[in-house]
Amino acid sequence: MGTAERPRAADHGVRQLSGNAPDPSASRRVAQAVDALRHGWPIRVGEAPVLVPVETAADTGATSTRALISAARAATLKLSNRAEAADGHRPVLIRAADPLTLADARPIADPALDLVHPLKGPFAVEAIACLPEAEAAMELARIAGILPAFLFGPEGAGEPLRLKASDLAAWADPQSLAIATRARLPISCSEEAEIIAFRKPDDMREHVALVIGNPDFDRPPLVRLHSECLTGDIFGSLKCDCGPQLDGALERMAEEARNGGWGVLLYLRQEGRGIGLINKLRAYRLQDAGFDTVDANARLGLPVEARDFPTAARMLDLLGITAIRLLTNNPAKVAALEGAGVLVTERVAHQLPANPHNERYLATKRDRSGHLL
Ligand SMILES: Nc1nc2c(ncn2[C@@H]2O[C@H](COP(=O)(O)OP(=O)(O)OP(=O)(O)O)[C@@H](O)[C@H]2O)c(=O)[nH]1
Ligand SMILES: [Zn+2]
Repeated sequence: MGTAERPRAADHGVRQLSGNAPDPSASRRVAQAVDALRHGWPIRVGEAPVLVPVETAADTGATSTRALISAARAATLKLSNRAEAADGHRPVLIRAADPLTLADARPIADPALDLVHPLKGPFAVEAIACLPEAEAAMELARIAGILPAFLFGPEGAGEPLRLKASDLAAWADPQSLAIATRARLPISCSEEAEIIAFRKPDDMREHVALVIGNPDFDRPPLVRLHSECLTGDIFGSLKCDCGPQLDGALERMAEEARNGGWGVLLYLRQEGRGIGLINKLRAYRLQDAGFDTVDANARLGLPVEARDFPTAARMLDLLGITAIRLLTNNPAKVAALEGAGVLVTERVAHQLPANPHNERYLATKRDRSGHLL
């Protein structure tokens, strides 16, 4: 089979990370900050006070009367009204009467502990003097896959990892994504398949593309953007439609290949629509308590949709693909790809039968997330 790329230099599309990459030191600071948050280490964004991540920090005695939490958590704690919390991921600074330890702050951060733990109130809401820095901290928590909550300017926090709010743009820039390697990968639905792996220097997530059939660059391939869903893709979870959609997409691409066409599956490592596995499972717990998929994310103080479609557009570009037929029910995916310069010549519906466990999930996608189901 051919290689899934227009003819290029002798590097076979395996490109070195160089060229017009965004500011590497800014991007590296974000990677280090994400790593720090996963370890529970303090960070300092710009000149704002030091922040200690409530979920992951070891309780070494740091205390503060102030905590940075999400608007959604503030609303749940009756600290700001619901209308204000329309963007639940927005940062809110709260002040307690007495210093909070990490143990005091955990029930403030985690909706799973609502009703279980008494809160150490009363709290008041304070204006945030460093809003871009506070917003960057909330985004860093999402990227790190932790609860978006910090002790604010605590005593005894230790040396923080420093970065700037503007560093996030360099980290997110898809231009630094490159093909790392590629190999033939016969799969059960098609022996004519190739896997191509992509990497960014400051992001541990390794995205992959599967090219099925013989690339014909004069013919737009059938493309599926699939965001990682460990529970659905691997364990056959019935709570969503990801597993059957993945299998169905590969079958349809194999069918295309049998008819002289080709298909490309982009497997994007953005679990839980970009909130990460652990936060998705927290959302599942909230769903068991009656919240739908949209409200469960919001109640965690996380965006309902945090996927990065420009990265998918960059992957297509690296594969030499400019026009596609997109397998999706989600018009936002079409718009996002077109916004990133990909020509979507056709949207191909990708609806699979519901089961009793995902009926509500699919209805919510239709009624609240604009899916054409
Ligand atoms: N946060 C959250 N993520 C979920 C939930 N259920 C599934 N997901 C994630 O949703 C993503 C799957 O979305 P896709 O199937 O790629 O896309 P879509 O927006 O549904 O659009 P289609 O292309 O029509 O399927 C995966 O990252 C899943 O992990 C949930 O209840 N909460
Ligand atoms: Zn899923």
